[in-house]
Amino acid sequence: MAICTVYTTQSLNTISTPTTTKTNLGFNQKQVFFFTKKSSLSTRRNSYFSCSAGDSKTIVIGLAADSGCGKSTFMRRLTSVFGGAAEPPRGGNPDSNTLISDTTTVICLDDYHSLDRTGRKEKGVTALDPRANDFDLMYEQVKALKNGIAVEKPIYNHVSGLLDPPELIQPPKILVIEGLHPMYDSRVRDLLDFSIYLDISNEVKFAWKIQRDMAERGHSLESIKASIEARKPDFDAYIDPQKQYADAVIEVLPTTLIPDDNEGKVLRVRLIMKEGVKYFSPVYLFDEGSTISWIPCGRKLTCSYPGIKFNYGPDSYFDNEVDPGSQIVALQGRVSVLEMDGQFDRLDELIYVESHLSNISTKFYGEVTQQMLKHADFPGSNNGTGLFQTMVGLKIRDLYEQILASKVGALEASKA
Ligand SMILES: Nc1ncnc2c1ncn2[C@@H]1O[C@H](COP(=O)(O)OP(=O)(O)OP(=O)(O)O)[C@@H](O)[C@H]1O
Ligand SMILES: O=C(CO)[C@H](O)[C@H](O)COP(=O)(O)O
Repeated sequence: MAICTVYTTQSLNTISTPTTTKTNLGFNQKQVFFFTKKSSLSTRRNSYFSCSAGDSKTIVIGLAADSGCGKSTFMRRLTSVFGGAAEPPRGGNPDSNTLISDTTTVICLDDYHSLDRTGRKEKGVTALDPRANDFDLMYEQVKALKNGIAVEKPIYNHVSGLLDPPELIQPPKILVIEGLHPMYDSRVRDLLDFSIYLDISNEVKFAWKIQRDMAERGHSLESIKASIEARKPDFDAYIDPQKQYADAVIEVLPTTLIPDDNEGKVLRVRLIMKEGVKYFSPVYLFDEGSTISWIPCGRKLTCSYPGIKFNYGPDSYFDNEVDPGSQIVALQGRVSVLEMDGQFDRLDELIYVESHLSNISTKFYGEVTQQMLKHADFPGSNNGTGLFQTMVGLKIRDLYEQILASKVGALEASKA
């Protein structure tokens, strides 16, 4: 039976503090319904429950990035590492943002927008503004799923700009919460087993947006520029600071191999990996902890202009916040950085690079190369974005397997 907390709505917009806590309501199903103000249920019953089952094995991954920065592409690479294709919930809302595979469920945090498109316009706030998002509900539902309890999650419909009736989400083995704010609210952040931030520099973001929104969606150059400018203050205030909490950051910058490059096609990509994260040991090149610069072009790797350059070494990241007197937080600002500048001519030759990397959490020789070849048509497959996304996917699989093994071990120890 689940232990449930009953919340009562005081109006359609506010939710009270719990009126009944830790009440055993006699549920025999691990299921919880959150009645949102748009839900038909909420008009009948102004209450919702939060229940905990306590024996869950769901691990929670947070993926933060601005819109159009490659989250969907990363998710497709991650799901593929677990061996299945991700699909929207069967028979559900055709505009659902959720993707489900055998192992993973990816929920999009846009579904926690508390203001719809018209509401945001009326109040003069962007979707990046915390006031346009319901963090209480996000926290309750992510916590419930982590505890093995299904939830009725709202849906933000990107086609209509409205909040649609909720969809039922069952607790998966791996829950990925992707969107603008997975690490913004400290309660949600504390639920994450691993977190990633896709840090796309303004120049590159602009080039990608032009490519997608102009070529594929028919937007004008002026409207794309205006939309980027309008979002920038809130992006700087609420989205970008989350990278300080990420366990891994994939930073995408213009190349330094071409002087004054303004085409934005060749990229310099940095994989910043936090040290001291449980179940995560950073990837390294040649020799762990050394500082290395490597140009692999030559006999075993075909490179055309401007070539390829790797850098690897220890660094610091957001270390200003480290309390120098504390042993525990001393690792906080320490990171390992693996950098790739340039692009591959022949993806099958990636095996040469892969064989010089260690701690990559592959299950067989050449698995990174195999994954990259499998998705050669995904954006970024010829450069560090695709390579590092694939490697982070493998690290997440490894993290999941380690957490699972530790839970099974603990369970067996408690039975003995
Ligand atoms: N690694 C990459 N290299 C080049 N272009 C890329 C890369 N990743 C993404 N893009 C470009 O950005 C666009 C958006 O990518 P994607 O859909 O993965 O981002 P998203 O963050 O999920 O976007 P949204 O939040 O708007 O749905 C792609 O269509 C592509 O044009
Ligand atoms: O930043 C975003 C995250 O994807 C969107 O702009 C936000 O969700 C609002 O969506 P829409 O523009 O479809 O109303």
